[in-house]
Amino acid sequence: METAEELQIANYGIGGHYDPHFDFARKEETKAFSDLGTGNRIATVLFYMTQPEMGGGTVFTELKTTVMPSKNDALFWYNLYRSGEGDMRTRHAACPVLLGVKWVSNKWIHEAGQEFRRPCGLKLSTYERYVGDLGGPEPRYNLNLSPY
Ligand SMILES: O=C(O)CCC(=O)C(=O)O
Ligand SMILES: [Fe+2]
Repeated sequence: METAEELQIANYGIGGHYDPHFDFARKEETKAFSDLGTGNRIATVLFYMTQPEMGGGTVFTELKTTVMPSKNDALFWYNLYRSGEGDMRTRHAACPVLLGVKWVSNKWIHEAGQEFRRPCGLKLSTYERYVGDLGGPEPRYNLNLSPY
């Protein structure tokens, strides 16, 4: 995966959290990854290296979905639509750890090099649903709205 960033490792102690954010660079942040020259972050892989005893979920604020860390599991999602437009449904945060410790690592995959694996699409109907194409409602035409 030549265009992925270096693995990022994070450790959260009690109360450790990460405020809601997007992993992709928004239009106003065009310079964010320009030095890399590999485009925006098309996808995120989040590896859960430990399982805290309480708390520490990854919450998708727009989807109203929380994934609880489970050791040795990984969570994958696309940050961008096939058009390259940022998918606002991917807004997420790390909830505070209440008991135990949480270790995660992330691999951020960039657009360059994925052209044949995930070709761009110009029509909304060719947009994938959230996290690949696993079922669930079609995205709404207003890309900023959660389909749920
Ligand atoms: O720790 C988590 O659950 C999420 C981490 C995250 O969103 C990030 O590192 O970008
Ligand atoms: Fe993130």
